[in-house]
Amino acid sequence: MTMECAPDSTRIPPEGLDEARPVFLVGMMGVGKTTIGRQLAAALGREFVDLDHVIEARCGVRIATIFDIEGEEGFRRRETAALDEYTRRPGLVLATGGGAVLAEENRRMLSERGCVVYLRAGADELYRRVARDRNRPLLRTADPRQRIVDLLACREPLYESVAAITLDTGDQPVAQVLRNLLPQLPVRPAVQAPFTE
Ligand SMILES: Nc1ncnc2c1ncn2[C@@H]1O[C@H](COP(=O)(O)OP(=O)(O)OP(=O)(O)O)[C@@H](O)[C@H]1O
Ligand SMILES: O=C(O)C1=C[C@@H](O)[C@@H](O)[C@H](O)C1
Ligand SMILES: [Mg+2]
Repeated sequence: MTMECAPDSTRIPPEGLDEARPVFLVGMMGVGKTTIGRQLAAALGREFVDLDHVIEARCGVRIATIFDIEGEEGFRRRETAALDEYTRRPGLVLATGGGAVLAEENRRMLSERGCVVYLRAGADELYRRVARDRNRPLLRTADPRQRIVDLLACREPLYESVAAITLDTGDQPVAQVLRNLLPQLPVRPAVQAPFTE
């Protein structure tokens, strides 16, 4: 008699299964938190929320406009309030903003309330992905590529300090990132999703 084995991407970790534990995605702008978060939520049969989109919907304007009117400080206040609310919700896949790990209180919320996944990529690849997008106020400088290098150097230890799982997305298509991620998560996949490349 032959035994049917599930493919690696659907293998369920033996311990720590938790249907309700939220999954939080952290990492630099352009690393793929929104893209991967959406597909991860579909694979887990969960609701997906993007914190940047929550803040934009509440304010009725794009993030760049919030920075223009209230400065980065005003945006960070809104970000902490939204993070406090959404990290308490069970069963979410939550994509956070690239700077959500800057405040110590935010880092505490993330690491205490859910499973934090750090998505990582090098500065050149991040720059390639975000170069044409105008809604990233921190990149409105003379040398946005250098800005990414500087932000990454300063933030990398912060992302690492909250992460339970770290994954490279720089040289991997989205579908492969998801195949690598699913077996590491201490949550139960609801379905096996046909990931899009
Ligand atoms: N693994 C990947 N390989 C190639 N391109 C990718 C990958 N993941 C995401 N992308 C592309 O990179 C761009 C940025 O991705 P996305 O918006 O998901 O990043 P983000 O982490 O949510 O950024 P932000 O923090 O600014 O919201 C998109 O055009 C997306 O299609
Ligand atoms: O890296 C950052 O600090 C930011 C990333 C985006 O997700 C937004 O949250 C905002 O543009 C700030
Ligand atoms: Mg995003």
